Amino acid sequence: MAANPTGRAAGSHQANSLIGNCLPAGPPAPRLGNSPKSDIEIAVKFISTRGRAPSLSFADTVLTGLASDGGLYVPETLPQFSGDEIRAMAGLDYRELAFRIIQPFASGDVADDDLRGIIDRAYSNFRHPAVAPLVQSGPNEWVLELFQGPTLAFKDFALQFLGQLFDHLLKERNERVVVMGATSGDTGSAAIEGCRHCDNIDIFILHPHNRVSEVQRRQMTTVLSDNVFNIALEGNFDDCQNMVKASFADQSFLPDGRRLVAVNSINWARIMAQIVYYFYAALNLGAPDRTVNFSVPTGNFGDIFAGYLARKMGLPIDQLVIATNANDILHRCISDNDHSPRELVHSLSPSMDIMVSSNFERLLFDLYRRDGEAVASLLADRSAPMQLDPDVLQRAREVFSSCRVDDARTVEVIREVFQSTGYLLDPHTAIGVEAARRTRHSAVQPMVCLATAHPAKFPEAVARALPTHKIELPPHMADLFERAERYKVLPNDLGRVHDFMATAL
Ligand SMILES: Cc1ncc(COP(=O)(O)O)c(C=O)c1O
Ligand SMILES: N[C@@H](CCOP(=O)(O)O)C(=O)O
Repeated sequence: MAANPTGRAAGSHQANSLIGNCLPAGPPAPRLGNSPKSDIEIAVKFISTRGRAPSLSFADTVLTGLASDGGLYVPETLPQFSGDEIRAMAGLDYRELAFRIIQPFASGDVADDDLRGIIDRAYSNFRHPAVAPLVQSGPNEWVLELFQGPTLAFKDFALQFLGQLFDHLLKERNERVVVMGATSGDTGSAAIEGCRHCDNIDIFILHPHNRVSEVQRRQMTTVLSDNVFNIALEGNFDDCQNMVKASFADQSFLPDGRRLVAVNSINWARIMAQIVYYFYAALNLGAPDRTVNFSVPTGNFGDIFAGYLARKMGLPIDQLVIATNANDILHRCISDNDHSPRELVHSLSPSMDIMVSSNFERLLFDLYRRDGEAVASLLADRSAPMQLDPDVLQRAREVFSSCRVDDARTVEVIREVFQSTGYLLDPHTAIGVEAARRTRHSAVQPMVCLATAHPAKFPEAVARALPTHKIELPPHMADLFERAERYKVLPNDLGRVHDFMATAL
């Protein structure tokens, strides 16, 4: 594999038409210039996917969880970039690009200088100078290494940023909040790492007991700061996520008028920060004069939804591949319009062991032409598995392909890629690579496979693929297995979790 330290890839650029005019009907979107501006006056408002909650400002959206109608917040308008504007971003470093992408969303509530500071601090402790380096993995196939942050997963991109943003907004408001999140393994440690130094935050993370890798658990439970609380729930990830959502709906268990803030990808800021690396990768591969496609290991649908938004903002993307493990509800939905829930299985890619994908609702809202009532009724009818209208499914298939990769094949892919190139994939990334190879439409357009985690987080899968291969944690985690742990095992019982939280606070 050709590692590319600058993150800029070589390749012949070919002209491609830009995806034009794909914004939903609505108020005009802010237009952007080629240089940073501080004078954009249109503050983006955020509305609920179920259409019945009040709209919020950027800051209020960041400091909340679900909308009061149970929906998820999305921007009322999306900033849009022309081909020339995207071309002018070529060569920007990651931080400057992040500023250009995020500023239009945040400008109503965060001054430009403050936003630059937040972004600089967020990406200052990534291990690679390119922040998100590209590595060539095959003919016109690239791996985008999103695991160079402190906790070795793509979650650091959004959660290092979100921790800094929380800190800024909460200090401004002089408010102390309770952050509550669910994790199948990676969000938890990234959220803790992002928030542990925030004076105005107590953070509670629920993970499924015995269902995350030992490295993942220790990354969370060895943080012994007074404001960090880990709960091992006797259930699966969906139980953890349900509990978090139920807690947002009734926060009366919290003492002293405190309120909950979300750290999962139900929080809009998580998605927003992830849009940046789609632009970064595509620009480095020749966009906007070249169409670039992405394969995304998918669980809660946050990461791939960020790619969908990048496309809507003007980035030329033809194909987004939803790569799932055996928990394949999203693959079945796209391929067969089968959205029936099945028993969650414990796989070698545990971070994607998810059946209820929160952000799919944001996609539905868009596909149903931003009709909140339609989304609310689609999701409210629990009598039968959800069925998408044929035209909606058709629109989804114009962008999304999907593929399911089971554990046996995941192990083979890790082995095959290592033996042919010397590059070690983590099991989630292996699923993305395999899905890309099985579904890609074009050999000419680059295919970028998002490498969502470092293989050292999943030694079990690596050992199955390569029994004699020794894999080491990076130096800052070398003593992880000697560190003391602290966490509380609790039954899958909302009242017990709330009692624990109220007592801890
Ligand atoms: C390593 C890894 N890959 C892929 C995913 C799936 O991402 P998303 O939930 O945004 O679909 C996750 C968890 O979210 C993850 O931790
Ligand atoms: N795979 C995630 C699950 C939570 O997803 P999120 O993106 O909504 O936080 C994890 O590793 O915890």
